[in-house]
Amino acid sequence: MPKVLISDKMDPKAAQIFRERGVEVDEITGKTPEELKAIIGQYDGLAIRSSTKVTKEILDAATNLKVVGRAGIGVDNVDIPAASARGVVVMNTPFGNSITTAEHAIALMFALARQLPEADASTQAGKWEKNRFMGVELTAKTLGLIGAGNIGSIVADRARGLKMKVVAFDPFLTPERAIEMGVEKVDLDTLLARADFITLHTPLTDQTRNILSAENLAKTKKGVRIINCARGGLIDEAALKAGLDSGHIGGAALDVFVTEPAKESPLFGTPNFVSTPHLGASTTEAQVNVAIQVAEQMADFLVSGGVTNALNMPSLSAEEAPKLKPYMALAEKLGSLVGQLAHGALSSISIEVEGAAAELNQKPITGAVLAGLMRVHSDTVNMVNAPFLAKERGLEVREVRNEREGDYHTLVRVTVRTEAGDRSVAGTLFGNQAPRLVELFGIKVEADLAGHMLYIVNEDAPGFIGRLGTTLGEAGVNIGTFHLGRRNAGGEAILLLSVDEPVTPELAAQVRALPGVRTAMALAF
Ligand SMILES: NC(=O)c1ccc[n+]([C@@H]2O[C@H](COP(=O)([O-])OP(=O)(O)OC[C@H]3O[C@@H](n4cnc5c(N)ncnc54)[C@H](O)[C@@H]3O)[C@@H](O)[C@H]2O)c1
Ligand SMILES: O=C(O)CC[C@@H](O)C(=O)O
Repeated sequence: MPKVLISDKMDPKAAQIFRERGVEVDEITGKTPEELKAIIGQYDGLAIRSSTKVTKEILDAATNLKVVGRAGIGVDNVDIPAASARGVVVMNTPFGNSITTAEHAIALMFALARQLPEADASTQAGKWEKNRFMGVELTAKTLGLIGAGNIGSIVADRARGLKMKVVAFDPFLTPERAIEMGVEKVDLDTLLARADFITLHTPLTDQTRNILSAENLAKTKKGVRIINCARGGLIDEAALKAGLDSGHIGGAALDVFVTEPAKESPLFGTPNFVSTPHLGASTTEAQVNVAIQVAEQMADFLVSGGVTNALNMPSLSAEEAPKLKPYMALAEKLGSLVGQLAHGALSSISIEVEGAAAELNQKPITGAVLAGLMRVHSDTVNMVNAPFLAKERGLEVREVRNEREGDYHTLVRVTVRTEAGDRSVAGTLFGNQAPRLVELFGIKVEADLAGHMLYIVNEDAPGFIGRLGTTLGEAGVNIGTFHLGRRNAGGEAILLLSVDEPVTPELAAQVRALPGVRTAMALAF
């Protein structure tokens, strides 16, 4: 039974779903990285929010880990390249807390417009400073939206409901989507110049880090009010403080900080500055949503192989998974076969699906071929890290889809380009389940690729099979199955034998020395 650790505070629904789906679960929160390292080796899955930092060190200790599930959107607390290199799937729940976070941004916009936190503190201190707190209306003001994805678009919708004009900067926003959202797509400088309020809703990337830098803050309208419910690091905090002190910036509300938890900051105590401790996603509704989603996704993956919302692997629904399973077994075997047989550096690989296979999601088939190919050189490779390793090695990967049926109702063909030319193998599924090789380097040969095998290329001549049988028999190697294919009578023939014992290098050399043999090598599946 797979075992999951929930290492951050999460709604109890998550643990309940894991148990209902046949996944054992431990809830152990508040561990130091050292403590987590000591226990993580026992778990197949790790469910987190933002407190647990899934570093390379933790991943190195996580010898059984298959999946990290983030109950939330941002995955900046997970070292995704390190997870991918270890073959660990990383999933998030991209929609469960979007409404809640958008509402928090709107709440902070109101808080700034009417100085609610300061007015509250002053009133409760018995000051009744009615003249001190003069606010501004939101109606007819311009809201500048930086990032118009899930949360940004909900913020835009709510802001339009408040009769604000919304201008949006997002390089990936299409003109059609902008019209649909009722926002005006603008460039960043235009947004900075026109917005009365600016709200940020992008991930933190190399392009968005300090998107509100000192230089860009200087381009804003005097009195601008700024809200950040996305990620610390999008705003230069020192420049923000200077802008608030000079009065150029009329107010700022941060839910997120460069360093979290933000126990101290030069911004604290600045007039017109409002802060919350990364509460964007903190509503009961959102926390129930993300807890249910993350547990369902992780359980699907651990129990049936379904992949949803993975950041380092193609999606595969729980319905698709059983249909694709035999194809993935076939694809892995074909990848392994070309990996074992093709010598020298490979420059490209083409994965072609034909007939019934062309109706399926091809990405997992490609991932399985690459995993089979790469595993020949390293047994830590799986479908998650294989595409990354292939890229790292400069292997060009092509996917071809051919809906027309050929000789077989379904076929997967793998062709690699080597220094010696193209090498192609193809396989089908017998009865839609059993993987079978049907073509090897242009020669029709039918074989089950399993266990220990011996691959031989020889000149098709009488007497060879007898000599081969004698050689194997004398070495105490029993033949299980025997598959023969040839280009033409008397031409080149291919023999694939399954044998009950591993073929030693010495025995392979003995076979190579038989008259007429061009190649003989041991294979293993
Ligand atoms: N405060 C919280 O508790 C909380 C809760 C949920 C999400 N978040 C954060 O909110 C942010 C937005 O989440 P989302 O679900 O809307 O993400 P999303 O992926 O749906 O949207 C992000 C948008 O940013 C845009 N973008 C990317 N690079 C950009 C750039 N250089 N300039 C302008 N736009 C750019 C993308 O095109 C996309 O439309 C994320 O950083 C997420 O981690 C915070
Ligand atoms: O889990 C949280 O409280 C914060 C989540 C938020 O930052 C997110 O990116 O989803």
